[in-house]
Amino acid sequence: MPGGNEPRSYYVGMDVGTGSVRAALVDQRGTLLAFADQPINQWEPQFNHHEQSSEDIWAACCVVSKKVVQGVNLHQIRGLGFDATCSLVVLDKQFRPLPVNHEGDSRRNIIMWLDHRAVSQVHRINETKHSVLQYVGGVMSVEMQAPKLLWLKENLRETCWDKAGHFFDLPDFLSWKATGVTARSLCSLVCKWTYSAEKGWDDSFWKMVGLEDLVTDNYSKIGNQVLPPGASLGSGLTPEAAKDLGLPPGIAVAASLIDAHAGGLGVIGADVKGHGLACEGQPVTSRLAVICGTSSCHMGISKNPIFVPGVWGPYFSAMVPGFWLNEGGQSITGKLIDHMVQGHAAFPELQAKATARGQSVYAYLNSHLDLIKKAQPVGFLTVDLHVWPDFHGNRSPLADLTLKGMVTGLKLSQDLDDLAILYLATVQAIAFGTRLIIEAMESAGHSISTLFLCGGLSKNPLFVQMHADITGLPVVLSQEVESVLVGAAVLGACASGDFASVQEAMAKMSKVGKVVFPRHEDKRYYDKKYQVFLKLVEHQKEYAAIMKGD
Ligand SMILES: Nc1ncnc2c1ncn2[C@@H]1O[C@H](COP(=O)(O)OP(=O)(O)O)[C@@H](O)[C@H]1O
Ligand SMILES: O=C(CO)[C@H](O)[C@H](O)COP(=O)(O)O
Repeated sequence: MPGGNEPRSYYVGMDVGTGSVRAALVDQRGTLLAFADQPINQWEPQFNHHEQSSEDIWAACCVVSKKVVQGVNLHQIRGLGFDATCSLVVLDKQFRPLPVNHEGDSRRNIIMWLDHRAVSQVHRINETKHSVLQYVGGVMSVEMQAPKLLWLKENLRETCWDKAGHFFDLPDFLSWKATGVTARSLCSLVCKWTYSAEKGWDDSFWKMVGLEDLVTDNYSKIGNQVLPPGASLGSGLTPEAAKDLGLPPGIAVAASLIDAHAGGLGVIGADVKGHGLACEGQPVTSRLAVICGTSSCHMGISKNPIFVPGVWGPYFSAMVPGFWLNEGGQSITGKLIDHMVQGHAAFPELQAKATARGQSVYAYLNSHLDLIKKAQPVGFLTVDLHVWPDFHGNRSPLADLTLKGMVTGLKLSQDLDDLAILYLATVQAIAFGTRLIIEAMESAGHSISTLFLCGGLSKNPLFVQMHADITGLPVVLSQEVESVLVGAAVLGACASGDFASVQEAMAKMSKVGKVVFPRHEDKRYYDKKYQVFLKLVEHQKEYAAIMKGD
């Protein structure tokens, strides 16, 4: 609960991640005064189908919102901002949930961002070579909305497609639910729906891919009113939503952001003076925000559009107004680490030992690695164990959803040492993936000197140090660990009118906490491991070609 005598303005930030909903009460300096989280349901009815429920997510938003404002003078709450994963929410003409599954379960009305059911649809979309594809790195991802819409039309015509009245990106669903305003955020439409900030919708694209029905009703189902993130929506929070969320009716509600973009706003504008960072004397375009949760997203901005093959964008004003955004990404990172650790034979032993020590399994593994490394740097434990991390395809920069994971260097052991080293090799592989994305961005014209990390994985010191060592760049961590929520609160603060612009709010509300520098003495070792890393994918492609041949 806030204290002190100074009158303060508060904003509520709400972050809907893949695994949970988080809320925070944040003041105008970006300080978090209260935090709450609540897990959300996910269904995987078949391989590569991932679904959620918009009612379940809204209910979780209500729980966390009520928690963070407990005991607070509600008159001091001035704005509310949402961010969420870019999942597809489907509602009928009366705004009721529609099933996105063959079972007809209308509770499950969200196709999640990581759902890969629309493989055939995205192939056909990419075969059109339509000019909008230039603005998604040259290749549309199966994780974007157009292939998912086409899948619904081709597979659930009667139960879903013909009845649908509204297709929302999850961040826009939440702002609609709070205000009754169906306007979409420029962020979601530009990044996931092929909308152009300058030219609007391109009718020829939708007609060419077989979704002409969306054009004929003037795009009302997917959005024909578009607002910049942070703009105030309608008359603010409706009385009904205010009751649900435990917030005052009428407070400003902002046009929202995708979660990675909120993380970007929460970290990228911080004042870095006095930390010995190269980016202190450089423009903000030298900073790369890396938001690491279930997936990792690499957000780089530029004054002019930069076309990076295999990296999404360039998107104008989709994150920081007036700047172009390129978004590199790894579809699974936190989820991959969890998968490798939880699937290992020694996981029950790890869990028991971590619980006995009152630690998370990751804190336990990190200290176990410190024990077994002896005199050498911890990263050197993987000299003969290498991982290629694309267990769910490659989002960037290879943009190849057929790629699979690889591990080389396995032994006939399944003990805790073995698990810890496999975990380390997985963390390193994710950092090598980031290095590959940065190299692609730099060869296209970006110049990046500093990483700003946030998201759940940034709480893992090993993950952070490996990103510094393997990219050779310093990593800035924010003062507030929950920086994505600071980004959501920046939106609420802008909508309230307390700040004149997103830039002003993010500069005042994001703050540097800690800087982790790379261990340059280990560079030669990581350069060699990177060479092996690149060989892994080359070999994987060779194997595929051999198996395809006669
Ligand atoms: N304290 C921690 N130490 C290590 N890993 C963590 C910690 N907290 C969260 N994680 C990892 O971060 C990932 C989830 O991050 P989060 O930002 O909550 O995801 P999302 O936004 O996708 O729901 C998980 O894979 C989890 O294992
Ligand atoms: O595509 C994305 C952003 O454009 C994200 O990967 C997606 O929204 C999921 O985020 P998270 O890993 O934080 O749950």
